[in-house]
Amino acid sequence: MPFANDLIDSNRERLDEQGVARLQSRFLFEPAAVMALLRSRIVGQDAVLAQVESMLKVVKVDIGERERPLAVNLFMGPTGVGKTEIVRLLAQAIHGRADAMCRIDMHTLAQEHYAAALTGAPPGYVGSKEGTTLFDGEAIAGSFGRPGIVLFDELEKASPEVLRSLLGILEHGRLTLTAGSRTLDFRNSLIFMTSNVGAQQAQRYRERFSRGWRRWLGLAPKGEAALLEQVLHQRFEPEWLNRIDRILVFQRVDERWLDALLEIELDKLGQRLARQGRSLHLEPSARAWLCREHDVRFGARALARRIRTELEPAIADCLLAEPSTTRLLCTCGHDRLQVTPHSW
Ligand SMILES: Nc1ncnc2c1ncn2[C@@H]1O[C@H](COP(=O)(O)OP(=O)(O)OP(=O)(O)O)[C@@H](O)[C@H]1O
Repeated sequence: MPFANDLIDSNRERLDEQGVARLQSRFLFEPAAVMALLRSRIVGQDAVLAQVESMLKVVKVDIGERERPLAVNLFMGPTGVGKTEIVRLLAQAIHGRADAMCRIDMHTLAQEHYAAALTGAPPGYVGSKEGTTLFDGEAIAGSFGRPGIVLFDELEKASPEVLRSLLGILEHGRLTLTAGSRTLDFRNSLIFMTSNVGAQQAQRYRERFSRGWRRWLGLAPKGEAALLEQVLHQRFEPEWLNRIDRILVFQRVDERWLDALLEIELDKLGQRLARQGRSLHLEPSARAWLCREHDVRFGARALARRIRTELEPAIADCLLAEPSTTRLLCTCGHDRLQVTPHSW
């Protein structure tokens, strides 16, 4: 699989070759090219990706309201299902760097007085003159041709006062720091928030439906959306929820997606090895071993962790013993992975 930027360029070129007319827009990104990258790297979240695609199309045609952010999205779902990864991939596709965003970890803002970390210290307090804030003005503003990207991670961990201090951003696309010294402009930003609220309740609810007579009768868990909505309203104030354009619910990454997930994770490792002029081949037994006993509670992280803690050390053993190896073969024997030089 090519590197992300190559993939975006080649998708753009393909659209040109096919004579697909390109809309003249101030935004340089092509929604189709961005989505091709996302779809090649994210599994099991088709409904979410379809919503992200509509968002990108609306931004590209540039018909949204001028006095608010370009889009405000809340990503909901359990751990390790791709909420943050989608935002990183968007940053990669739009700015060429996965970390080209302003990311605020809301769990660091759990107490009400922490609002000052975002809005700046009030007049007379230390730091008020400098307009110090956790926000990264440049990443928020983006540029004329590229939207800025803002990520509020683990939204539910922030205190209600902190959330209230941010309402102006969602409403008018601006935040004036408390001392009045600076105004941050979010009108060219794509805003994403992630939250785990309701994930456990939704999972318990789904499990009840996957057992016994409900399953045999083929009854779908129709009440799940209502359940999530209820949990959301318990946790967040209506003023906050009302200003969100899209609330997107992520699915668990279960066994059905393991093969595709393994391909993606191995591809990332393969690219790191390729930078050293090396390649890796895995026998089916090694693949099966990496995917065994997948723990759905940890989402895709469980597989990535197993590659880090089991496969990478086996590769390291091989390379330390035989540094000139360029082709590596991974097999499985005696319930462990073994990597040896490959002689094909
Ligand atoms: N749906 C997915 N498809 C492909 N890879 C995924 C998917 N979900 C997660 N991953 C992989 O797992 C890693 C962790 O995922 P991510 O950071 O998106 O978790 P998250 O949903 O934001 O959960 P958390 O709330 O724990 O941060 C990613 O870096 C990515 O490699």
